[in-house]
Amino acid sequence: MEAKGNRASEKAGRVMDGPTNPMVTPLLTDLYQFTMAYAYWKAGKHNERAVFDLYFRKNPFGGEFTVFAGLEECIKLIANFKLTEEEISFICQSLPGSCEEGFFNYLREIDCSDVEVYAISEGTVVFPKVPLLRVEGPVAVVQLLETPVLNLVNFASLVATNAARHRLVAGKSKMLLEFGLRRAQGPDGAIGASKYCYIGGFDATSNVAAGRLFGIPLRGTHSHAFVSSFTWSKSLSGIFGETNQSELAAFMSYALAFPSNFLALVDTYDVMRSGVPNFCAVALALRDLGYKAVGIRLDSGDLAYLSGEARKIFHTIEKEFGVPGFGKTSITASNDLNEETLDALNKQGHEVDCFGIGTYLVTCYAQAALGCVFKLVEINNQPRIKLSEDVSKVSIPCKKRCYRLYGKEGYSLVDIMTGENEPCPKVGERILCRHPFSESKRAYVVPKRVEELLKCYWPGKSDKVREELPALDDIRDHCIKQLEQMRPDHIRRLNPTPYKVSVSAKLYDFIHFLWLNEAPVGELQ
Ligand SMILES: Nc1ncnc2c1ncn2[C@@H]1O[C@H](COP(=O)(O)OP(=O)(O)OP(=O)(O)O)[C@@H](O)[C@H]1O
Ligand SMILES: O=P(O)(O)OC[C@H]1O[C@H](OP(=O)(O)OP(=O)(O)O)[C@H](O)[C@@H]1O
Ligand SMILES: O=C(O)c1cccnc1
Ligand SMILES: [Mg+2]
Repeated sequence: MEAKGNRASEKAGRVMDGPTNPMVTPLLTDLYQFTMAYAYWKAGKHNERAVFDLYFRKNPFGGEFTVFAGLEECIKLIANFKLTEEEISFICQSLPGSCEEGFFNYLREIDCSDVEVYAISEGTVVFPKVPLLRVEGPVAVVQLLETPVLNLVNFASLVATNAARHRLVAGKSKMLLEFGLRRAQGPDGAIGASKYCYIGGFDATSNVAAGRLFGIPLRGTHSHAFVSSFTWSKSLSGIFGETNQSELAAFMSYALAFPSNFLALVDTYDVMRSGVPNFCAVALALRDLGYKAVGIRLDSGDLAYLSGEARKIFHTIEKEFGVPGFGKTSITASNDLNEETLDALNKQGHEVDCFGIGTYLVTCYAQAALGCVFKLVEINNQPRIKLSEDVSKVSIPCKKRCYRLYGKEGYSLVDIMTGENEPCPKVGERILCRHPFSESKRAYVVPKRVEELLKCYWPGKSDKVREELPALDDIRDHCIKQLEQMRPDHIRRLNPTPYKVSVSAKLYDFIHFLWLNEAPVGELQ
């Protein structure tokens, strides 16, 4: 059992719940983090002050934007980061027998009370190279955090971005339901997908556990099994024409169970010859009893065509039976939907009001991982750089500040990183923004608004005020607003314009000075 008052959050006089998934513990890390921690300790380096940046190098899904998500879970991990005796004894068994006992005593003491975390607010639209998190603290402790924070940010941001992309194609007016639980990558993949698709702009989930954990609105219809479980032997043909009588019995039963929420899955037998007429019959009967049917769900076939045909019938009924509003009966569509099919449906024209999306959304079928990395940028106040043959993989050294500069149209123009002690960009003052690696790419900007991106979410021992973790709905609203404020060409699907990410002139010069300093000069033979 963990002793009371042990966690960094309690020491700091505030208790914060742990991560949603109890599997997220200090052991949810790669073995090499512990072996490095041992080697830092053995070298007497473990308390050296290190600064790491967490960032990604390329936007996912062929796009030019990413939605940052996963911060709340990172802070909950950090607030509760404390190894138990059982965990320490497991590490002891897992490391070579030559490891000294003193290290395990050290592990007993560590927590994140001396770690500082600066981060971009969850739900913000973010771009390559800009740190999403800057984690500063004793090098051995921060090293142990690398893998779990990457794990918590990578999928969260990927799936939130995927959801945001689906929202952008579907348009604001459509209802988007996340139906992915059965196809997601295990329980954590499913719960994470439900949470982060909501942040990315989905309206609701079918995942009951996610509804309970996060308060996400729950929605659902019914399945084919419910319809095909009814077997009705009596023939009503003549009254109901060719419709399937078992389906009619199923619809009637569902309507009796949920008279105010009657929504029927109409494609079990034949959408136009059976499902839609059966739905209309039950909906009209409900109306006579004073209830309004909600609508239908289509789960196969040509969703553009079938939604259009169903809408025509609803309009005809509105007119011919004098049922005001029946033409607006809701049409939900599902079945292997993704960005492409939504786009195709838009181009063809359709009458769908609500999309239920599962597999492609929650598994991030179009791109398996985001690829965030966690790189050392400073140790003991000395800037560090990681070089690579591939320029896109060269890290940007120094403890940095990051700003978003807005232009006169209200859109953001550029993100700029500066050294920590440089003056911050000022509204109305011209500043040179340089591409970090391409000498000729540079631009002057006179910002109309300047927003500092990295905020203090975990102050450690500093006297900085800690940003409160916002409620899920506030993160979602923030994300939706952010996307509305993006220049449209950055977020369009086809050939989007890359957003500019830059460094100050001073930081540019320093990066290239350090690069030359660290790169050995070759000798040609
Ligand atoms: N109008 C449309 N334009 C483009 N794609 C569509 C359109 N209507 C449906 N789709 C997509 O076409 C695919 C149809 O898949 P598939 O042929 O496996 O299903 P189906 O035969 O309609 O249904 P099932 O096999 O479940 O009875 C789905 O991915 C669906 O989202
Ligand atoms: O297609 P997705 O985007 O993953 O959305 C969820 C799917 O799950 C349900 O049925 P299921 O796939 O279990 O059976 P079905 O394919 O036979 O309808 C639902 O009817 C959707 O088709
Ligand atoms: O409620 C639904 O219609 C639903 C839920 C999960 C998966 N497919 C459909
Ligand atoms: Mg299916």
